[in-house]
Amino acid sequence: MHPDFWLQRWSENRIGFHQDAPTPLLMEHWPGLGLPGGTRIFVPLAGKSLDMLWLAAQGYRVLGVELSRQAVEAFFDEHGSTPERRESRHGFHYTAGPIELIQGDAFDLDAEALAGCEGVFDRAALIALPPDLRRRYVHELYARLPSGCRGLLVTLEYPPHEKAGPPFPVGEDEVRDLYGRDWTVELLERRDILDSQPGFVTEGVTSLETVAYRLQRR
Ligand SMILES: C[S@@+](CC[C@H](N)C(=O)[O-])C[C@H]1O[C@@H](n2cnc3c(N)ncnc32)[C@H](O)[C@@H]1O
Repeated sequence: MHPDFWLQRWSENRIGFHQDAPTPLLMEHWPGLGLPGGTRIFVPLAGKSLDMLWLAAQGYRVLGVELSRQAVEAFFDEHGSTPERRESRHGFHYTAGPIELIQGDAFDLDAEALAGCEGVFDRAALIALPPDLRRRYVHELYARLPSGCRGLLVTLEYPPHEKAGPPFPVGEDEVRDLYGRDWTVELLERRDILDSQPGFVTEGVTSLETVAYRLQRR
């Protein structure tokens, strides 16, 4: 999937994936991970997600990565903070308080960039990618997170023939296949959300579930 696809979505404000509140499964299951305050949490394909603000409010440091400059600048503008900006080989780093957002390609982040991330939160990131990129994403990007890293992965499941992605449906078998080599995977909760997603219903989707997994790097 070409970066222009996402940059165009942002420039046309076609960001139906953006939520105006933190992800309910994050608020419910994050405390169970037992990660101490101050831990650095990696948020891949971050958009301008309020999940980053929620994590910061719980006392964590956040490292997000996002392709779109528009998304990154909107995140800080909309929350009244003025970030410092610097450039590195990974992209442009915007930092305000405990939140650092790198405007750049997630696949360009190396192990050094992610070394301090003992936590990871993935919502609408894995499932934003088509199958071949999902494999690269887990086997290259997640592979750069340190041993012991813990996190939450939130996926969607719907009958694949009923709608074209993104978001793509990613079932439990695929999650276990992608992560099982390097991560322990525990399904925490499966929730029916069709009634709260009229856009999916309009597109002809007849069943829609969101699933939360606990991940821990071996
Ligand atoms: C479906 S959105 C989800 C955003 C966010 N996680 C949320 O929950 O609102 C996927 C985001 O990933 C960004 N993106 C896609 N490919 C990327 C890449 N290779 N590196 C960094 N960001 C990327 C897109 O610009 C888009 O904002």
